[in-house]
Amino acid sequence: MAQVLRAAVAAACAGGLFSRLQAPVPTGRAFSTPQSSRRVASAAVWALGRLNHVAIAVPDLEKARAFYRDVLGAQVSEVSPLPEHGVSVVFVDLGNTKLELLHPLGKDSPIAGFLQKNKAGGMHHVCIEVDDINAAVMDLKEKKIRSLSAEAKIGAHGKPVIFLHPKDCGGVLVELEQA
Ligand SMILES: C[C@@H](C(=O)O)C(=O)SCCNC(=O)CCNC(=O)[C@H](O)C(C)(C)COP(=O)(O)OP(=O)(O)OC[C@H]1O[C@@H](n2cnc3c(N)ncnc32)[C@H](O)[C@@H]1OP(=O)(O)O
Repeated sequence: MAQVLRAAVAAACAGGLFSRLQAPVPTGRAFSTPQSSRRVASAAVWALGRLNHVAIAVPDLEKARAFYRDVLGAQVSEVSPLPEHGVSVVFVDLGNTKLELLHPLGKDSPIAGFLQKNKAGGMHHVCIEVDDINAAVMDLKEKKIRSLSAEAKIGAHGKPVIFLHPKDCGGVLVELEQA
């Protein structure tokens, strides 16, 4: 009997049963293949939050501000110049989210090209909150999504932000903002 038991244990070891049982359990969200579970286990964990704002590039900031305030009756902020981003902004309060009206500031504004192509203005980007912007950037880099700056910068709300290339995000420029 003992001999039979020893033979069964030896066969199980040779077949890799014990090593499979001892393998670490994947801890991430995606674990359909051993390869993806290894990647998720090493990736930083982060989550998307709410929509922070939708940004609209406009050729005339005062005119756009007056339109939202006087025609649509919205609450609008003062014009705020953000030289480090090459834009001036006005926020339109919509209760559940905001619009950010953008106008180029300085000769190297990142939105100058967009307004040259879209003379009447248009939707420029969406900004979505994340709970951990550094983890998000690391994870997205691993997934080959390009960030448009080496590091997060301080955005219009005094919080770190980073932009993702529109060609990697279904044609939409996406801004992530630390919640
Ligand atoms: C204050 C802060 C905050 O909210 O906290 C802000 O909003 S700052 C807001 C302003 N800052 C930013 O936008 C920073 C990130 N943006 C950038 O680095 C740039 O704007 C790029 C997105 C790389 C685009 O640069 P640029 O217009 O010089 O390049 P480009 O004309 O060669 O564009 C490359 C391709 O991307 C497309 N493309 C350009 N801008 C786009 C946009 N907003 N949405 C979707 N696609 C866009 C072009 O049509 C082109 O496609 P085709 O090749 O098919 O023609």
